[in-house]
Amino acid sequence: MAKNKSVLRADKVSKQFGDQPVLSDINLELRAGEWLAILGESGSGKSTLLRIFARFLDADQGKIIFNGEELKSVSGELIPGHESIRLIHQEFELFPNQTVEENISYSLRFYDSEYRRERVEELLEVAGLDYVRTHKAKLLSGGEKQRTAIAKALAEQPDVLLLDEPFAHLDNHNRRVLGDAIENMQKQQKTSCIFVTHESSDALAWSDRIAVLKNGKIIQVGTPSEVYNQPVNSYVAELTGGINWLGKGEKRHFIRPEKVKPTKFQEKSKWQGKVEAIRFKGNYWEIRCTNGQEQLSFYRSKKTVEIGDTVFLTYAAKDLGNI
Ligand SMILES: Nc1ncnc2c1ncn2[C@@H]1O[C@H](COP(=O)(O)OP(=O)(O)OP(=O)(O)O)[C@@H](O)[C@H]1O
Repeated sequence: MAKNKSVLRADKVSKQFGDQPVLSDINLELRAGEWLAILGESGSGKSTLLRIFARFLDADQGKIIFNGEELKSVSGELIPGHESIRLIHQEFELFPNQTVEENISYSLRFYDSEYRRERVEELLEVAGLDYVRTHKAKLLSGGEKQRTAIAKALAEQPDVLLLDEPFAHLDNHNRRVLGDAIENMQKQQKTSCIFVTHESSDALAWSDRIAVLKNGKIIQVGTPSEVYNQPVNSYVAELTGGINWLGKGEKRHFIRPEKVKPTKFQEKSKWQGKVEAIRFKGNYWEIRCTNGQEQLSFYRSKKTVEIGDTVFLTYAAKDLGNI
């Protein structure tokens, strides 16, 4: 499959429910083999867009193009959905009384038994499910259910996998296990994947590109580093991480806290203020300072200041962002 080839594309897609516009003029493409995150707050229209891509819902306007061909309307179909596009909802759709193995194997029921056995073994391995292979689906943890549902969907070798909030309700350890498992499965099978999330850390960590959705409009599409380092507006800047604002009006800039450094020397500093809050974040400390007009936060691996201390801060001009 040629890289950068468009597999699935929304072309000027709009949708409203009653008189509420939910998606407006969406242009977005999923490229071959890529992992695309749709990042947005609750109610921004993420699941609606995913359901339109999955052919469970028709757009009011616009087209969905799959491998170069416009897909037909869903309304005439007896069974909604598309055979090459698999959507995994937040409710997983597993057979609760069947084991993990049986759930995955079910997707391969039309293949001969040897291929089926080999493929189930392969998927159990890459999804990190071997240790629960004989457990009934209803007894699995959220993360295990999510991985089983993805392995089951990938057994069918869809061209496109659509995941609705795959990381929701998972603790940090299980997020990592799931992320690694999807990455393994995706590499092995070269499936193209869209996942929706409201957590910027998941979008930044696990995607090749991020599309930011706000009030039904795509406001930025780019690699995680483009979206994080060159956000198009203050909404994207604040959605994707810690942010400091400096200056006013035309001279207003932003800088990420990790780009701000303390210095011992006042003459080398660009900003001076007092520490007003110190927060322990596990692997670093967040120190927030104020000079009466502005606040500036920075991160340190050790706690070297106390509340009320005067600090001299500096940063490189190249790290200042303009919006
Ligand atoms: N079938 C429907 N009928 C009427 N309104 C709907 C329907 N489905 C979604 N909506 C509305 O459309 C808007 C967008 O919903 P959607 O589920 O796409 O958002 P979302 O970004 O996925 O949110 P969340 O992260 O909370 O799941 C919401 O205001 C929702 O109430």
